[in-house]
Amino acid sequence: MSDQPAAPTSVALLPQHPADGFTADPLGVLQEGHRRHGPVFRMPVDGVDTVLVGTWAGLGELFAAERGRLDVLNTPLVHDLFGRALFNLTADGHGEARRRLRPALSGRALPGYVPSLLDVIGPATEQWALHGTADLHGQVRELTGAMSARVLLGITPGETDAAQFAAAFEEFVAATGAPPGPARYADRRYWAGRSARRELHALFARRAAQLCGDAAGGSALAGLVAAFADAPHEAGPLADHLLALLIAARETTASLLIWCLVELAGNRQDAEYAAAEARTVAADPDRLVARDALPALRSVLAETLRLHAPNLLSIRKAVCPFTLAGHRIEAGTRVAYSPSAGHFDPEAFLRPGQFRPGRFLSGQASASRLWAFGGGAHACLGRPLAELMVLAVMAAALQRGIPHLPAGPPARISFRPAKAPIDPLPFALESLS
Ligand code: HEM
Repeated sequence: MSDQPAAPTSVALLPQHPADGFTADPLGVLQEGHRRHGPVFRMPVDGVDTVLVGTWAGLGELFAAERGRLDVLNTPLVHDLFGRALFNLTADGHGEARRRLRPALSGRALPGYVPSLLDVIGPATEQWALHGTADLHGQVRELTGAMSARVLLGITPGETDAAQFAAAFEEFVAATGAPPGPARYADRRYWAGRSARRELHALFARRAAQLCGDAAGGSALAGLVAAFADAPHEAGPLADHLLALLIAARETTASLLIWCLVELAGNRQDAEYAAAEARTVAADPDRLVARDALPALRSVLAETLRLHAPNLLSIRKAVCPFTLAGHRIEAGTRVAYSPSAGHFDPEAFLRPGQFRPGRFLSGQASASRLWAFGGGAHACLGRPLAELMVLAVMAAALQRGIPHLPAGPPARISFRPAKAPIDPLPFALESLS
């Protein structure tokens, strides 16, 4: 035996896994691929040959190797619509933009957002308690949009800008469904989206100009405007970043919220523990941002992230050759990772298919083993805010009743853009008394 590390094998020699059944059960196919072949294998994704990376070890190695070797693979459509938004930037510009965005989305900024979030959440959860809803997904997406508009732009639900923002943002989101390549120019949604983008940029500029001190109290906008006032050109314009934040927050946060509520509906005892904690939030809302507070609610959040990570795949392109798990990846190779392909590893999570939030309370499992927010150079910047929004909605809902699904859990699920029920999902809050 030699002490020399083995020479990397070419990517062409990577084990090839069949993509059969990927649309209906993508996670099952990815898990089976990793079970058979280890952290790295090849598989066509959307008809394109792709190197799939998963498992705890595989993702750790990927994120360590990423900087300077892998770029986010965004289509010409995404570049047109999002301009120089964070996920379209590379190298120093990307790092600079992250440094400037982060403070307003985390840490000491968060307590300032709690009252405004609770103002937005109250009427929606009250409605669920009084009348229920026939379409939880639709309502949660609307609520997520309203929370993001409130925190990121300072727009309150009743004001004139709320309707204008919602309409323009819908047009913009619709444009992301246009063909990714040259055929986009023949698609009406593309041109409507470009026009919505201009309208949204004008709205952002107007909101920013109206700020005096933190006039839009309880919003990140003042902090973001200050952070980008002297930003170098390479950091990209704040208007592009704001649209990126709004889009990144939308389907993902709504997805996590839906699955938290679905799991609470199916696990009565966990819901009752969490409800007892939720009542303490009514007296002291700052518990929502205290790291060590609300262990039961936080364990429900962690277990839901484990079982229902919103994002299925994140895609990169190698910009130079490098070695990953003993394989040489050539420049130009498409590489994708699944945040949750390691979430079902029985060595890290005993009985991985079961909803058992207690595993995070007893120290049997650690939330640091979850990759639902990605990792490495492009790790989610909105994680603290997303967790705050989801905890706040869960707490407000549980103060009013125990989640109930009159027609049972979702039967059909789609996995992209984020994991969500396909059919309308009736939902209600049942009074505890
Ligand atoms: C439950 C909710 C969320 C989940 C599961 C989630 C997940 C993720 C993941 C997996 C990535 C990495 C993508 C990649 O590797 O290409 C990411 C990136 C990102 N997320 Fe989130 N996200 C959530 C909510 C949010 C929110 C609320 C915001 C903003 C307010 C946000 C802003 C971003 C941004 C800006 C990036 C790109 C970072 C970069 O390219 O440097 N996310 N998110």
